[in-house]
Amino acid sequence: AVVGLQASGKTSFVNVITSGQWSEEVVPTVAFNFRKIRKGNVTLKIWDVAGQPKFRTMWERYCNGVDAIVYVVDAVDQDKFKSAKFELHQLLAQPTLTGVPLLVLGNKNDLDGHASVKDLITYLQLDKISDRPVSCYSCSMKSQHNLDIVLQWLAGRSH
Ligand SMILES: Nc1nc2c(ncn2[C@@H]2O[C@H](COP(=O)(O)OP(=O)(O)OP(=O)(O)O)[C@@H](O)[C@H]2O)c(=O)[nH]1
Ligand SMILES: [Mg+2]
Repeated sequence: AVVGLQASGKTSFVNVITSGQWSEEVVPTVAFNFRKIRKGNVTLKIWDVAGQPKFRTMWERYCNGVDAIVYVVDAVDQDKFKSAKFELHQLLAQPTLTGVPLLVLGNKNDLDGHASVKDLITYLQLDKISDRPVSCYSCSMKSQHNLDIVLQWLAGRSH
C-alpha cells in the first residue's frame, strides 16, 4: 500500500515503476487505484491510496494485510513535515498494522532544498519506531533516482 499526504508523489511513483512514464500533470487520486505489475520474477499488487485529508481514514483499511507500507513524503515541502509525521504515527498505531514493514520515500530530491534521509529520520521520528522493519530512501520519481533500490527493497518483502 502506498500512502502519504496529497501531492507527495504516490501516483507518480506507481506510474514510473509501471511504465517509466513521468508526467508533471497527474490528477489527484480520488479514493484509491489498484495496480498489478510484473517486475522480473516478482508481481507487485499495489494500492495507490489518496492523500487528501478526507481520504486519510481509509489508509488503515488498505494497509491491512499488505507485505509493506510505502509512505511517500515530499522532501521539499517542509511546512508539511509535522502533518506527515502525525499521520504516519497515527497509522502505525493501528493494532491491525503491527509489525508491517515500512518504507519511507523522501521524494522530489531532484529539487533544491530537499531534506536528506538524516533530516527525514529526525522530522518524522523514524528512530522511535521499534515494532517493525523501517527503511528510508531519498528519491525522485522525475529523475528516477534510487528507484532501483526501492524496487529491490519491495521485492525483498514478497513471499
Ligand atoms: N519535481 C518533482 N515533482 C514530482 C515528483 N514526484 C511527483 N511530482 C509532482 O508532484 C505532483 C503530485 O504528484 P502525485 O503523484 O499526483 O501525488 P499523489 O501523492 O499521488 O497525490 P494524491 O493522489 O492527491 O494523494 C505532480 O505535479 C507531480 O508531477 C518528483 O520526484 N520531482
Ligand atoms: Mg495520487
